[in-house]
Amino acid sequence: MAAPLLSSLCCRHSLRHCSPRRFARNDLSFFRSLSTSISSEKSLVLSHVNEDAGVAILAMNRPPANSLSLELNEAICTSLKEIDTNPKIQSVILASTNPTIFSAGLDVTELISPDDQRLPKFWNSLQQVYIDLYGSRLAIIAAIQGHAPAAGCMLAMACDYRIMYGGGEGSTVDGRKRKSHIPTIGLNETQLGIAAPPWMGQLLVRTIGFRPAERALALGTLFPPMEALIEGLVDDVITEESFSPSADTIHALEKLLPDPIRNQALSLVMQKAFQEAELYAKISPQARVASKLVTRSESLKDMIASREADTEYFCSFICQDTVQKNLKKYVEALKKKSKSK
Ligand SMILES: CC/C=C\C/C=C\CCC/C=C/CC(=O)SCCNC(=O)CCNC(=O)[C@H](O)C(C)(C)COP(=O)(O)OP(=O)(O)OC[C@H]1O[C@@H](n2cnc3c(N)ncnc32)[C@H](O)[C@@H]1OP(=O)(O)O
Repeated sequence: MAAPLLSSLCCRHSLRHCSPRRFARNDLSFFRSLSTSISSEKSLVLSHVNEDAGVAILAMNRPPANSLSLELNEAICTSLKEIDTNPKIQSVILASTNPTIFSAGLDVTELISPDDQRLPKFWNSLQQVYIDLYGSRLAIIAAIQGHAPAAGCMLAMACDYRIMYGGGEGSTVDGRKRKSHIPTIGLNETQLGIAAPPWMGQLLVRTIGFRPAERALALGTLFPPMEALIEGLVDDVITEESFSPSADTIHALEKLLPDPIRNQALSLVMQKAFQEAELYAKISPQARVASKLVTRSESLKDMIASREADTEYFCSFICQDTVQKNLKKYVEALKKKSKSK
């Protein structure tokens, strides 16, 4: 599994094919022409490519929270691989069909009283998601409309650029009022009574720097958007105060776009993500990928080298009685909170 990674950064995806395509800013026909659809594994992921634009979208679609199960992890990798083998595609927007949750991180139910055979497979699938995203030749833009705790934050950090919804009263993405929603992002594992795995913690260190990461890891800090921006955990924060699509636009898009991402084509976060995808796609792919290699190859090599040990450690760690106890309590609290809404 590990070998293709660095080769994917270096040569596997034949940079000779890479020809960045021009694409008009805000050209929502991008979404209309997403007809080349690669939906996999019972559509746990909705993936569409637009070869003319050189841009693809990969939207996680596992209600209620896009928590990362073995199957979702595999679906992300499968879709990314499909997109990756298309030489006309340079950028991918990683998004969620859920407007308030990007990804809730690991499916914690995978961790409770786990099956011996499934647990290592599950962990391997998460490692693979990280490797495939972080080591991709593609420029991956995270469109973070909603919460991104723990491994949800990892997904975002493994991308090339992160755009987060800034929250606010009465967002009207789909023309209807909705409750104020302020997403948060961070590695909150200590709040579950567990620690982030070393490669995930190191990813935070590389993203926001040593001291802020040390503190955030210890406290399990979940950052609201502006704080995440200040820390450098996200690159851009978008509010929708000035965003009010016309009824005509909404109508046109309703005709054009498949559920469940239709509304998201109108969101400013998605539009910004598209602009960023376009920006990356204009850079010489060889130069862009070479620069990615400079910053990412060493840590990827280290992670791959310690992959088996990481899996062994994870499995034995998760099976400890105290860890199981903490996790059970955590899930009970989560369910209770959800029921009390
Ligand atoms: C040195 C040590 C070395 C190594 C250690 C080794 C290994 C340890 C590694 C462990 C790594 C962990 C990484 C992780 O990702 S752990 C998962 C962390 N995730 C969370 O803590 C998020 C939990 N969820 C929430 O906080 C909220 O749900 C969220 C803010 C995302 C959204 O809130 P909202 O109010 O909008 O929704 P809810 O009503 O809370 O949830 C809706 C339903 O979704 C279910 N749900 C939510 N999160 C999860 C999840 N992570 N897994 C499974 N299910 C989840 C929730 O229960 C609700 O479902 P119902 O109860 O309505 O059916």
